[in-house]
Amino acid sequence: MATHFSPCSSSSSSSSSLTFSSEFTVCKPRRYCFSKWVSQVHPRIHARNHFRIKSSNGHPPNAVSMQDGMDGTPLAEGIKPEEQEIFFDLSDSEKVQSTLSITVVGASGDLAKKKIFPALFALYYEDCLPENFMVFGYARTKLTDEELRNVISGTLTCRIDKRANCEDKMEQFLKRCFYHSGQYDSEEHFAELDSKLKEKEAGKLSNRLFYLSIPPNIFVDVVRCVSYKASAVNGWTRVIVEKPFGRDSESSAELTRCLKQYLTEDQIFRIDHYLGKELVENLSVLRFSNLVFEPLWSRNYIRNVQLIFSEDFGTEGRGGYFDNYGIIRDIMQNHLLQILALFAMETPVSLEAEDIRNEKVKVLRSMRPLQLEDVIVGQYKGHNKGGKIYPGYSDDSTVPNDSLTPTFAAAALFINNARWDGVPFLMKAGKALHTRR
Ligand SMILES: NC(=O)C1=CN([C@@H]2O[C@H](COP(=O)(O)OP(=O)(O)OC[C@H]3O[C@@H](n4cnc5c(N)ncnc54)[C@H](OP(=O)(O)O)[C@@H]3O)[C@@H](O)[C@H]2O)C=CC1
Ligand SMILES: O=C1O[C@H](COP(=O)(O)O)[C@@H](O)[C@H](O)[C@H]1O
Repeated sequence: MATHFSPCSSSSSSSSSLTFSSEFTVCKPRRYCFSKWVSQVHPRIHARNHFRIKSSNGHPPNAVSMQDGMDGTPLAEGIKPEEQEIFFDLSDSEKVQSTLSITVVGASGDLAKKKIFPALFALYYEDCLPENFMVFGYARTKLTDEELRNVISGTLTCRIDKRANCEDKMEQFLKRCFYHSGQYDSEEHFAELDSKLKEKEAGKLSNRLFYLSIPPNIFVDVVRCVSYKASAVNGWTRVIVEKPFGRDSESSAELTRCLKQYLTEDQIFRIDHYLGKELVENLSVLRFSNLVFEPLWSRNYIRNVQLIFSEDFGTEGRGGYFDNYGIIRDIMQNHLLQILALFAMETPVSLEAEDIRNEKVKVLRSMRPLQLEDVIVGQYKGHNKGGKIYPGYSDDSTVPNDSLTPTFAAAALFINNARWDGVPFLMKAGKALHTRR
């Protein structure tokens, strides 16, 4: 059941020299748009000006460096803590002459289908992608370009509004989607991908983004292959990595160390898509912009806090990823812990990302180590309801029959500080439960 991170090789990178600029942006005509690309959220509550959330260190607010401040150390080398403008205007000629290729590694998987392709289409639909862009899917599953397009088209919706040209836009978007099948640790296969990318880039200035929609234990293999064989020659190369970032502190630090053999910190974007959800984005604003809440937000008035993640569907074919991690690493350690920290933190100096991060770190440091007797875990079983059969977790063909991986967990966490002393923070997360909320 254990997953091993592939040891990182110490051989020096043969990758081309890479150039970077600070350019993550919001959606505006003539600008690249990436800062909210996983969920295009627009907080309904507008904070007072000094409480506007901005990105520090050039990262979009919901794709942050997990290293920054988490262990109390300064930000990673080369990253300036002060706020940077995250807009990047392209001149007309750059816009036409440059290309952006987005390679979704793990394109056959759940995340790619449910979230990434639809999000990319939403960006395209809103004219937030550059004129010359293409999307490549990469995975071991053998697919043709046409088959990938069929998979993607099944996931696309015109959810922002029903503009008349939505169907046309979908068709145009799909024409820009291509597929290459390969192994995650094969430099040869990534070299083939590189040739395909080059052919489509047609000699233009090319920026390349690799979205790692795969289990974390193969991040390093992919990054090595990208770095040696598929990084941009004359533009930037960036990598987005998903949670969970390792299995524990040790493997997380090891993962960072290994990634840094091939990438600089500002090429790496760690994402937690829950931070881009409207409810979560609004939490701090709700709390700190309403005088009525702040005085009530403590042990004096709150008996307990419950953070509940409930899905009414199972893992369904995701055993390849999920079985090695389980619900605690999949949901609790990242999504719910981030929300807990946001909820419990002291008032930050401002709602700048850096100030919020500092306060969240203080909360995490004040937490009492979790006691085993304060946790329960479980795994869903199959059942029959109303004539319909609902398979159990281990009935899934991608899950080993004897798997003990938890699909449900509940825990009581405590924060040892003046505000929250004695208040249980009850965290619950489960798959294949009765409701989705
Ligand atoms: N699903 C979701 O809603 C979300 C997922 N994530 C994160 O995205 C990442 C991928 O998750 P998800 O897409 O759900 O998972 P999947 O199980 O669907 O895996 C994605 C792809 O990775 C490849 N893969 C799966 N298991 C292995 C393995 N053991 N070894 C090598 N390749 C494998 C498969 O492609 P092939 O066999 O074709 O190579 C698969 O299609 C995880 O880190 C997860 O935490 C984050 C947010 C939301
Ligand atoms: O990160 C993950 O999130 C999804 C749930 O995301 P949501 O935005 O649809 O609520 C979860 O299904 C998946 O297991 C996990 O990896």
